[in-house]
Amino acid sequence: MTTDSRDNNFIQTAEPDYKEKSAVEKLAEQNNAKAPTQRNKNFFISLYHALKGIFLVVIRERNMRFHLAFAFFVLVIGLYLGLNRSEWLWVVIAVFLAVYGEFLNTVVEAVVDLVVERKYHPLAGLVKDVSAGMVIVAVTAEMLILVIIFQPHVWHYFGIQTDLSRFVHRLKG
Ligand SMILES: Nc1ncnc2c1ncn2[C@@H]1O[C@H](COP(=O)(O)OP(=O)(O)OP(=O)(O)O)[C@@H](O)[C@H]1O
Repeated sequence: MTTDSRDNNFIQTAEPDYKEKSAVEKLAEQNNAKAPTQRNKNFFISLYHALKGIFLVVIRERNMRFHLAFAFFVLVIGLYLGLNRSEWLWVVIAVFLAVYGEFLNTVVEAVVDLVVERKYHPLAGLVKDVSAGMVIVAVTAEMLILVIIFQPHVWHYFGIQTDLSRFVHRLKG
């Protein structure tokens, strides 16, 4: 049986006798760390890594600490003004929207840095800018929701009646 030499070439290219290192392995090597080569063995190890992820974002990202401080402030004011159940629901959605946006932004920044290895690339800049824009959109939505929810309470607290507060009360039915 004759063998086509092109087939042999193809086989050699398709099955190289060395294994290319993944980006994670290269980074681990640079940092003298152990690369994760296995999946999490059970639910509690997965949970541990997920909680570590939350902890790292809070430690690394100043903006995340700002979001959390703001969320605490909103919680205190909400308790003081006595929001009702459905108002709390909106507040929770609003606050988590911004926090979630910051998580995504952190992931995008880390992945971009990993891919370009912190070198300049116009696309890296574009991706980071768009990602930062996403956080601004999320924070804008948070602010709009909070203003709509808190405005009548704050106005009532200061004894102010405006068209806007009547309009919001009408919206609430
Ligand atoms: N590798 C890169 N190539 C080109 N431009 C970059 C690169 N990395 C960052 N930039 C530019 O610098 C800006 C700041 O990037 P950086 O990674 O410092 O984000 P950051 O200041 O931590 O953002 P944030 O405040 O949202 O956490 C980006 O929005 C982008 O315009």
